[in-house]
Amino acid sequence: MRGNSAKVCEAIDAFARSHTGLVNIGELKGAIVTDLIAKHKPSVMLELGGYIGYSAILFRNALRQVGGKRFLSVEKNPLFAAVAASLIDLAGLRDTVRVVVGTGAEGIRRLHAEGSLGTQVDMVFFDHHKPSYTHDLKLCERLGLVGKGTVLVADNMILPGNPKYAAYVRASVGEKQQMAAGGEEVGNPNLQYVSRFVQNYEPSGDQDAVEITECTGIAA
Ligand SMILES: C[S@@+](CC[C@H](N)C(=O)[O-])C[C@H]1O[C@@H](n2cnc3c(N)ncnc32)[C@H](O)[C@@H]1O
Repeated sequence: MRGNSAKVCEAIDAFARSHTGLVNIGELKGAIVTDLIAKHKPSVMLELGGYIGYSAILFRNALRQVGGKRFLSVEKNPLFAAVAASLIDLAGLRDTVRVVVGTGAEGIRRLHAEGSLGTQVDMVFFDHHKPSYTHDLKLCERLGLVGKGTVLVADNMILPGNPKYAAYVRASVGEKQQMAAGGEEVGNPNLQYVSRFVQNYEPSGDQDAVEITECTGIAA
């Protein structure tokens, strides 16, 4: 298994089938994201909510196949982050996957300040504290990290669901300007998004969905 990321993911999938309690994205929803990586060929990908490293290993492997450079995973819980780092090492991906311990917002600020995200982030995977998705997206927007071509992927849009995030990424520029004028936290309302809801299943067999949002431009 050492050095073989596919085998590490298979072992986690097998464990998830026979035990309850694991909250990794799993094979079916994971394939939606690896297909997106194959299509968009991101160079740098940011993940918020690393857990034990399953998605980092799966997505970094897909990223490597399209010539991507770096995978950055932010995880709040230091124990999960340590397990992730150890499984990432087992998968042979230690050199190109970085696990950052902290909240999504802390990780974004730290990685941005040191230049690790570049001028614009290619793909962001939201899979952490559900109420923080919108706040952390707006933080990325304010820092200028979201631009034309950025792809946002948000997990758990049914289980448990995230109406606030869905409303924000599906809103028009005019609607977002109104939200901002109404006192909501402001990101960059001028970013134009095209968003779709894609359903599949959790490792438990329960139906869930991801929201895939592409930034198609910035309104003048
Ligand atoms: C659903 S799990 C992530 C699963 C992982 N992406 C996978 O598919 O293998 C959610 C993770 O987010 C972490 N988390 C919760 N709140 C967070 C926050 N505010 N910032 C960063 N991580 C957070 C949790 O500790 C947990 O490990």
